Amino acid sequence: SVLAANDLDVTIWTRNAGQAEEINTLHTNSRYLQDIALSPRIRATTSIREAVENKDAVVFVVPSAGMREVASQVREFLSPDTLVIHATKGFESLTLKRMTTVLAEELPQCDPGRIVVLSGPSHAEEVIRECPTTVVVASPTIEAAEAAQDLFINSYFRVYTNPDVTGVEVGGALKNIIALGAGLSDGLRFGDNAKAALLTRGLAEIARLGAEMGANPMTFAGLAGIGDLVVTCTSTHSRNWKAGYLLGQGEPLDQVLDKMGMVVEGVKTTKSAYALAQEYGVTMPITSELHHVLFEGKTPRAAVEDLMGRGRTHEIEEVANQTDKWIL
Ligand SMILES: NC(=O)C1=CN([C@@H]2O[C@H](COP(=O)(O)OP(=O)(O)OC[C@H]3O[C@@H](n4cnc5c(N)ncnc54)[C@H](O)[C@@H]3O)[C@@H](O)[C@H]2O)C=CC1
Ligand SMILES: O=C(CO)COP(=O)(O)O
Repeated sequence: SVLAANDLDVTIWTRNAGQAEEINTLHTNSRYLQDIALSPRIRATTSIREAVENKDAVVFVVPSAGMREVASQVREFLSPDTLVIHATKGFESLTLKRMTTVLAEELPQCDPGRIVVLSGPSHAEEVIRECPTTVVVASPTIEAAEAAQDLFINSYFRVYTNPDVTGVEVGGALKNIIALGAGLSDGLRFGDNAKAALLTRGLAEIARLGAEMGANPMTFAGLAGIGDLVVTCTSTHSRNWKAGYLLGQGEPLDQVLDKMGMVVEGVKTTKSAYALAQEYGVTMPITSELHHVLFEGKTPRAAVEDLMGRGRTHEIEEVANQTDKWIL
């Protein structure tokens, strides 16, 4: 819709013929966006070839679990000049790879310097209503980042650029874990102090893992870090927050995911981040406790008790270890 508002013709690929028909004839997508009129510039098709062939840019927004499969299906239809953009927030479960890596592997004819990630605090339900929204695009080359910025930027959708692809992807993926935790905390009626603690200490562990993976820690102070963390942990639009809330109210994970009916990326990402933390030797207490709750049967209350009862520690390890910062 943002692209259509910018006078661009957009073709959406869907696997659902009824949904394509509805978008093309009624200009609505009632399953996802009730009472919203879509631009007639948006056409839908069930042919992946029609969706991507001879297009200036292709935007991937499938859940992370489907990224490699979908990228492999479009491979033969993309040219080396296509600008490839994705807005998916997660890692590939099996390999722990980031989405731009998966895209580069599956689209070998495309210049990896022209693969872009778009991320930041941007609930679809608000973007479609043209609520003021800010996002960030990251790519190895400034040309590609600025090309994506040019496509999307308008009066209600402000796009910043950042060269830190790793940081933007890691921030966008890991905030969903903390949002699950914030929802859990709200489901347990733990209040605002607990949620602020989760956001702040959550950001600390996101930045710790991100830095080890090669990100610029400053990226986590930006839209793909604190920005998306705030929106996902505090908005009732968030599927991750909502799933956490239901878990906090005592519903089992399977039942919660059935009820959601939409992707809850944070569940798979908790598993991936737990493995990445071990691979990089990084301490991630909130992620670890969520892993115990989601996959090992620990109760949310026991997880919170263990988080609060951890050994004493410093707020900022790097600063605390500089002895000249203390009066000894
Ligand atoms: N909804 C939002 O506000 C935002 C979502 N995102 C990210 O976008 C990605 C997609 O999220 P949503 O669209 O919200 O999820 P959704 O669950 O609402 O929709 C996902 C769509 O992808 C389709 N799909 C799933 N697996 C597929 C596969 N293997 N091949 C083809 N199609 C497949 C589903 O049928 C469904 O139509 C996620 O990574 C999410 O984190 C990012 C920013 C905002
Ligand atoms: O990433 C999002 C907003 O920026 C969407 O979050 P949820 O997947 O939790 O709805």
